[in-house]
Amino acid sequence: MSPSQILRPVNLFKRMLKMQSSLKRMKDGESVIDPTSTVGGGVGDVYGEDRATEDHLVTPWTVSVASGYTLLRDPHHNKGLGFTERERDSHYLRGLLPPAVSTQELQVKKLMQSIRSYEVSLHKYVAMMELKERNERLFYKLLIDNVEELLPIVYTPTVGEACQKYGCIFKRPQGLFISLKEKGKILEVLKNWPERSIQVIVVTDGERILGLGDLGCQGMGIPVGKLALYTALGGVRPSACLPITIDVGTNNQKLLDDEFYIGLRQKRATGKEYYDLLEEFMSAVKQKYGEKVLVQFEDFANHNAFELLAKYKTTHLVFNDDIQGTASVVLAGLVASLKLLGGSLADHTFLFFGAGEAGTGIAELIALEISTKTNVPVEEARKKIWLVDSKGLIVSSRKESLQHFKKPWAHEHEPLSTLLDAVKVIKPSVLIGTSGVGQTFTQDVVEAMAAINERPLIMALSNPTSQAECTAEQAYTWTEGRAIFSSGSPFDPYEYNGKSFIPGQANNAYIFPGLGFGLVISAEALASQVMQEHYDKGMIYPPLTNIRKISAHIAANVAAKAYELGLATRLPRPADLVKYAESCMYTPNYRSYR
Ligand SMILES: O=C([O-])CC(=O)C(=O)O
Ligand SMILES: [Mg+2]
Repeated sequence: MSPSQILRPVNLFKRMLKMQSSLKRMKDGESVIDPTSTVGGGVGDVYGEDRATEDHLVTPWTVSVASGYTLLRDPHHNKGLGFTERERDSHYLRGLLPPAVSTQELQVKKLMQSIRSYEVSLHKYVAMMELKERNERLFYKLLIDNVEELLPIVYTPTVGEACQKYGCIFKRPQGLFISLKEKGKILEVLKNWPERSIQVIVVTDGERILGLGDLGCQGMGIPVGKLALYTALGGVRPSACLPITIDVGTNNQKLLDDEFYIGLRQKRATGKEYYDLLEEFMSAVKQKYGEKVLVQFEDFANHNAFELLAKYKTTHLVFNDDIQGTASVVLAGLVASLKLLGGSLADHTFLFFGAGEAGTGIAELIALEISTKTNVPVEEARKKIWLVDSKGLIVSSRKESLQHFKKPWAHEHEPLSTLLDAVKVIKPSVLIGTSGVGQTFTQDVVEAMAAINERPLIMALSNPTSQAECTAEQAYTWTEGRAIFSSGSPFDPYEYNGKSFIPGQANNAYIFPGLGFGLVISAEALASQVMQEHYDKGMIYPPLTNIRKISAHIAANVAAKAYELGLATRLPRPADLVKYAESCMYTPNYRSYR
C-alpha cells in the first residue's frame, strides 16, 4: 500500500469536511468530482468504495445530520412510509419511498398481520429483531400495543430458543461483546458504543441462560430482550440502554464444536482471571457512565452471581435480576394470593425445589417480610421455609458440604432424598419450583400437594416453557381445579370443568423495568394492583396489558423510598411521583422532523 493511501487523523478530518460539503453540493444538484481524492471515487462513488480493491482501506463515512437514504437506514429516526409529504421534501426522501403515506397505526396493523402469518415463533422473533434494526419506534409501538402477544416472542420462551440458535440468526450486533481478548482495553471498547448517556446496562456472561445452561456468547439474546422490556414496559429511552455480554469462554462442548459458534472457542476462564476481567469491566463502566449507571446482572451461574452482587453492591448501583427481581415478583404473588388463601405469610409453610439464585433469593425475601411483619428475628422466620436441591432436603447434617448461600436453610430434620418425600413430610402450603429442570413436579408431587391443601399454591418458575416444573394444564387437572398456579413463562388459559383459569406469569419482567431499588417496597406495590376481577379468575398477578402503569407505580414507590432515605438526587421532589414517573416514560410515537 502506498503512503498516500494511509489516511492520518488530520487528513481524515479534512476529508470528512470535504465529503460533507460535497454531499451538500450533491444534494443541491451539483455534480461532484474531487480531483485531489486519494482513494478514488467520483459522482457515483463518493467514498471510493467501488474503485478500491479488496486490500485498499476505505473510510466508512457518515454525515452528522441524517437525511435521504441515510435517514431511511437509521433505525432511531426511520419512519418508513410514515414520513409525511413535507418531510419527504425537506429530507431528500423523494423517490426513495413509494408514494403512499401511512400512519403509524396502519404500519402496526400491517406488521402484526405479517408477524401473525409466521407459524414458527423463532421466525416471529427474527422479524421483530429486524424491525428493531429498521424502525425502532415502530418496534416499540408494536410491542407496547400488543404486549401479551409479543412478550412471549421477544422474551421468554422464544428468546431462549433464539439464544440456542444465536450463531445462525445473528446478523448485526445489538450490544457490546467484551471477551478475554479485550482485557486491558475495556474502557476503549465502551467508547466504541455509539451512545454516550447510558443509564442501564444489562450484562450476562452466558453461563446460566434461563434454565438452558451455558450458552456462552450466545447469551446476548437475554440482555437485548431484557432491555427491550426496559423500554417497552418501563419507559427507559432505548438509547440509554446498553446490552453487554462478557465472553470468558464456554463449557458447552456442543457450542465449542459448532463451526458457526460466534464466541471464544475455549473453556471458561475461572478464578482470578475471571474476577480480574469483571473488575476491569465494572471500573470501566463507572468511569465511562458515572456512578448512577444501573448494572443489572443477568443469568450468571450461582457460583459467581452471589459473589458479584456482594462484591459490587457497595461500590456500584447493581441489581441481580435472578436473585432480587425474581424474589420480588414471587413475594408479590404470595402477598396477593393471601386474599384467596386467607391468613398471613407467617401462617404458611414454603417448600422450594431448587436452591440456587432464584430459590434462595425468594426464600430470603419471604423470611425478611415475615420478620418485618411479625417482629420475629429473620433466623426464626426462616424456619417456615424449606429447600430441596439435587441431593434432597437441605438439612443441618449436610451443612458442612453446602455452598454458602444454602447454609441458612439447613434446618434440623432427618434427611429426605426426594421431593415427593419432602412434600409428604413437610406438608407445605406453597410449592415453588426454581430448579431449571422441566417436569419435576410430577403427578405424585402435585397430587400430594392437593391432598394436604384445599387450595395448593404451585409456582413453576423455571424458564423457558420447556423447563417449567409442570404445565398449567397438569397443575389444574391433577388438583381437580383447586390449584392456584403461576409460572415463569406464559401458559395459555386452561378450561377445567367449564371454568376458565388464567395462569399468572410470575416473571421478574414485572419488576425490573420499574425498579431502582427496594425490593420489598416494589413487591407490595405490585400486589396492590391485583383487582377482584383478577382474583375471580384465579389470577394473583395483574394482566400484563397494564404493565406500563404498573411500572410507573413501582418506580414511584421506589422513588418515594429513595427520597425518604435522602438518596434521591433530583430535587425538589416532584409532588406526584406516579404522574412524574409517567411523564418521564419513553413513548414510541413518531416525532415530526423539521
Ligand atoms: O428471563 C426470564 O424470563 C426470567 C429470568 O430472569 C430467568 O429465567 O433467568
Ligand atoms: Mg434471568
